[in-house]
Amino acid sequence: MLSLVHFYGYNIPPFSHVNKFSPLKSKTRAFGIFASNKSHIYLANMEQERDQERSMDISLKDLSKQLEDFAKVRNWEKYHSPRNLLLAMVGEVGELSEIFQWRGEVDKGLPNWEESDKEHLGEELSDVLLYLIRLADSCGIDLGDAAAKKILKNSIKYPEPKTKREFI
Ligand SMILES: Nc1ccn([C@H]2C[C@H](O)[C@@H](COP(=O)(O)OP(=O)(O)OP(=O)(O)O)O2)c(=O)n1
Repeated sequence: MLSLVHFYGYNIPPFSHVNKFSPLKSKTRAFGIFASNKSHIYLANMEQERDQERSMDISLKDLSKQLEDFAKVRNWEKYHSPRNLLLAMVGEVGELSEIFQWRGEVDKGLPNWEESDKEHLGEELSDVLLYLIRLADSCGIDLGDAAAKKILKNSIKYPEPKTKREFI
C-alpha cells in the first residue's frame, strides 16, 4: 500500500494509515490504474474505497499499534507517561468542549453545522480517543476488554425494563 501511495505522491497524515488493506485488492486496483486512460477516475475510486475500509475495519488494537509506532519513531515514548497522557487527554476534552461552547442546545446529527466545523469536531473527538487509548496502554489496561466488561456490569446494575410502564 505504501508504495502505491508514495507513487502517487499522497501525503498521508500519521493517524490515517491503517493496516487493513488487502494486498489482493490493491493489486487489482493498481492494474486498473495502469490499464486505463481514465486513471484519475480509478484513483478517485481507490481513494473512496480506502476511506470506507478505514472507517469500517479499524479496531482499538489497530489504533493502539499505530499510536505505539507513531511515538516510537519520534522517540516520544519517554513523554508518554500515564500522567502526561491523562493531562494531554483532558486538554483535548477542553478543545472539544470549545466547539460546543456558546452554541446553545445542538440538534442530533448537527444538521445546521458547516462541514468544516464537523470536520474539526471529528478531529477533536479523535484526539481524545487516541490519547485515551494511549493512556490505557501505558497503564497496561486492555481498553476493549475493559469496556466490554463494563457494559456487562452496567446492564446488571441497570436491568432492562420488564413492562412498558417501566420503560418511561
Ligand atoms: N506528544 C504528543 C503530541 C501529539 N500527539 C498526537 C496525539 C493527538 O492526536 C495529537 C495532538 O496534537 P497537538 O498537541 O498538536 O493538538 P491538536 O492536534 O489539537 O492541535 P491544536 O492544539 O494546535 O489544535 O497528536 C501525541 O501522540 N503525542
